Amino acid sequence: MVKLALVQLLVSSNKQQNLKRAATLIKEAANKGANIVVLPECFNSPYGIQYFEEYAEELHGETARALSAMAKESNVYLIGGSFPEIQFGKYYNTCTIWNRVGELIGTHRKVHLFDIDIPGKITFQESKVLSPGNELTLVDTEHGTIGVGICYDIRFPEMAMIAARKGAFAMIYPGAFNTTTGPLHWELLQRARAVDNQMFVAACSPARDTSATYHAWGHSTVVDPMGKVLATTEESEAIVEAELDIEEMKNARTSIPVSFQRRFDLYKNVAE
Ligand SMILES: O=C(O)CCC(=O)C(=O)O
Repeated sequence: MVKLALVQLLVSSNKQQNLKRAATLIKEAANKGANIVVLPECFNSPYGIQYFEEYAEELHGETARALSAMAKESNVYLIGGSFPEIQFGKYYNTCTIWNRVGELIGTHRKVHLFDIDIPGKITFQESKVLSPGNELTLVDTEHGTIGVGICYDIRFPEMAMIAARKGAFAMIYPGAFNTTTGPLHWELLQRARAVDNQMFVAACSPARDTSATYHAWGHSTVVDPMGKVLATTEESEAIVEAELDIEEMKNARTSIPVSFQRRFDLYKNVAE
């Protein structure tokens, strides 16, 4: 059994305040027995392309040092949401992953940038400021291997499939869907990735702040390998907790053996 906690943080424009609040809620989750704690996408800055440059830090800057200390102090694996990272003049949306003694065990730079245009509803062009990451991310923990993606990455099923086929028991996405696509797709995509790959899937959002320029959907959620929602919440600040039973994943994979029944001989030309 692994206990997972998603910290649906109410993110403000004050970085220090966000770091302090994150530390408090991570400790609260750890005190309730969490082994792995997740923060949301852009957990220490407002979300929006107008904020990335102002809030950006180098990988080993103030935010990374704070996350390392939080993981160590609370003795948890920490999937540290994301923050805008700058390296050699380029900006990335980056998740850092920490072990129980505060060592960096992985980084994921958002691979699929959130560029969409739904007329009259939402236009977002991350690629105006950000560069995409070029690697898929798997981290090894004492609880097993975990795949990590960020938000829009969840729409690309190949990432979760590759993680599952490389042995990951869970795919975890710090995210920040919005009030247009959130109600339609947030839970659906998590349940789809879970049932496709018979793995646990979790997505952690910021809480909704209606005074901010971007209104996050909230509803941080954990889904089991059969596609069942194990835990979720509404839009306010909350900690969402779930026990992940690895036996359930094994049972799902034994009783519906799709991973062995795939016909890769027929799918060879999918990228053409
Ligand atoms: O895919 C979506 O609808 C939302 C994605 C998003 O908000 C993000 O990538 O930050």
